Amino acid sequence: MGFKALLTYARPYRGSLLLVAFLSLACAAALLSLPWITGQLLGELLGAAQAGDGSNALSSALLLTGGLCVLAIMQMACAITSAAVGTRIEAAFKGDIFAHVQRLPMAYLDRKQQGDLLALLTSEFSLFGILLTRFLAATPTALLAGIGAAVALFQIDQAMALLAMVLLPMCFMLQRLIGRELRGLSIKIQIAEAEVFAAAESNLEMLPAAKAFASEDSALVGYRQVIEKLRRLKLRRRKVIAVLTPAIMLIAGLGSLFLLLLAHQRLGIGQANPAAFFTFVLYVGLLVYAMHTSSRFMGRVSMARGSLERLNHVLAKAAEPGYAMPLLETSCAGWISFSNVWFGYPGQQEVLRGAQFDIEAGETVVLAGENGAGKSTILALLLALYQPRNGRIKIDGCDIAQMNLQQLRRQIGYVPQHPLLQDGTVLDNLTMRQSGFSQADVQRACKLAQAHDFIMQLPNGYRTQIGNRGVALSGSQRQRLAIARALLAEPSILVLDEATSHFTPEDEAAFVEAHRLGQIGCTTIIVSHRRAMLALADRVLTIKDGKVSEIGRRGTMRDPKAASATIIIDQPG
Ligand SMILES: Nc1ncnc2c1ncn2[C@@H]1O[C@H](COP(=O)(O)OP(=O)(O)OP(=O)(O)O)[C@@H](O)[C@H]1O
Repeated sequence: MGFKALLTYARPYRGSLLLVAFLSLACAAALLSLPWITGQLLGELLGAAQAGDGSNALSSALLLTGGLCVLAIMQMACAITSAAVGTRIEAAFKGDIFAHVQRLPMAYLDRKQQGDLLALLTSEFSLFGILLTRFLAATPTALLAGIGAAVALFQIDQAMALLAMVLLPMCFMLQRLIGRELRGLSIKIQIAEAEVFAAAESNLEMLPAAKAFASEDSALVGYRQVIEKLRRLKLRRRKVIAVLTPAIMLIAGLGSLFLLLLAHQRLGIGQANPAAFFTFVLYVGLLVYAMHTSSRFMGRVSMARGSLERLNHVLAKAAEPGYAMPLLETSCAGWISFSNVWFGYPGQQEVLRGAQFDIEAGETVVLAGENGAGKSTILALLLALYQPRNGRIKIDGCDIAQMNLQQLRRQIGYVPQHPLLQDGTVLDNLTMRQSGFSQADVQRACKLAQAHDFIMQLPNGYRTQIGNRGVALSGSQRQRLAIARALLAEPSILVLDEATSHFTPEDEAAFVEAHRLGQIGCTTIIVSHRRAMLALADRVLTIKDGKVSEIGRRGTMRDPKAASATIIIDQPG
């Protein structure tokens, strides 16, 4: 994707862009007329001083005043219109990039530093913003005015115009050489800023742990290192600017003085048409302005190109193909089958080596196994967060690789080991800010998850703010909220990954009872080491050496962690 692709975002705003183009043209015409009118005015003032008649000068002065007013109004209109278009394009582009990031495979996101992505989506993006809003209006006007000024200069005095056209670009070429050096530095600065962003984000996230382990100082050392790197780069850029800018100004100043003296000699006040001298000088000024604006624009473009390259890197990564799969019109019963599934995380050995099992619709199965055996991995594969290297995973006989990802995931109520909650109210977290849930639905799900009572005790009940990532809640409250959220969506498959580890025995017993009575009537996969949860199982599957085997059925199961075949499950009731 390049700048051309950005143009596709401009398409819906063709009308406004045409207006910007028209206003730019009009501004350029007004800008071009001003040196001519001013030159005439100065020439007439000079003539009037000699002849004692100022009537011509008065009309030129009025014309100049009118021209300045018209130019100011058109510049305002042009800047506001282009800013309105630019900010919209920027917002649409930003939104689309975030949408793309959301759809990237977990295998890619796992390896990508979050801070990098954040910096790319925020601070680096501001470069595009500046390009689109500030330069969208100014550059075409300056370019058109510059071309017009060059033509006007040639009409006044060809030899002088030729000299100006040689001298001025030389100054700007010098500026561009420096610009190249500065751009290299600017790109390094952007990368360093992204590192500072990433370090700040990670340190803030780890702050509670850093406090608990009294390791704030070592976190600070790491942070200071990245800001020191950024400081040095910024200082280098300042030094380049500090030394070279005055040098260029000196060269440009001397060149302009030479041009001015020469112009004065050929077109100056003592000559037949003194207005030509003033007009010439003012058109040179306009040309300098046009070159300056265009070269700043080019500088911005090449800086933005650096960000675009990094953006391209992210955009080039293909989204999970399942998002584009068609929606199926069947309802899901919840029969799950893994056949000969092989899987390993990128760059790692296989966790699953030919895993094979079936879970019937409506069945409750506990997944057991040593730590790191691959229990959570099986759940992640079922949610299609990762793709198996080999084998098939089917739901109701349909390969999940062929299913629409969002449709698939909506069928599954997933409660992870560490529930993710967002800053907002209890209700926001239950509904994930989606509409269509009645109060009765919400309360029923919360009652099943043993969450309703504690929610009602919160200061504002379901409208209580729970803070960043649910900091205002206890571990068990967060888990209960996460289970309620999963149940509210009425999934066909409920996946509980150590989801009740913080529950009190009473709450867990109440949850188990609700499940046992069939109030939670869906296929359920439970990863848990807790006996109460084991009591729910119709079957226990265990994972060992990447393979899955059944170790017991209801009433005849043994403790999956124990070597002996002790029967531990006495079915209540
Ligand atoms: N995102 C990941 N990237 C790389 N490796 C991973 C990732 N997630 C898990 N692993 C590795 O895969 C293996 C299986 O992990 P998994 O979390 O599935 O085990 P588990 O049986 O759920 O363990 P536990 O009982 O400790 O929760 C482990 O060796 C783990 O280190």
